Amino acid sequence: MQTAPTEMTFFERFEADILASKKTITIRDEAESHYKVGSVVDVSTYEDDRWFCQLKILDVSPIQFSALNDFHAEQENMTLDELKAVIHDIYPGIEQLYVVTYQLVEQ
Ligand SMILES: CC(=O)Nc1ccn([C@@H]2O[C@H](CO)[C@@H](O)[C@H]2O)c(=O)n1
Repeated sequence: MQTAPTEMTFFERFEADILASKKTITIRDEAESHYKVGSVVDVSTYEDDRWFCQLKILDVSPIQFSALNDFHAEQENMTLDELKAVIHDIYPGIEQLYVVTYQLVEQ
């Protein structure tokens, strides 16, 4: 049994959109899918591990790469083509992904 993680990292190029609540989901692989709904996680940049906010996990749902649609892209503040390219870079060849929906915790 795995303990639910209490931390999440993002590439720092997404920090501004997360803090502006323009990016309200992240799409991760199985290894990063074990967040507990209702928990609050500390969020840092991937590059230099700089803390920048807390997020409340609202939902974790499986999604196939091939089923990604414009609604996912909208919640990422990207076009669908951009989103697919980003995910393809981070998780090349992975079909089984998870949508993690979150809400910014105002500090
Ligand atoms: C740093 C790290 O460990 N991993 C990831 C994994 C994903 N993402 C972003 O989530 C969305 C869908 O994948 C896109 O916006 C991605 O760029 C991220 O920022 N950091």
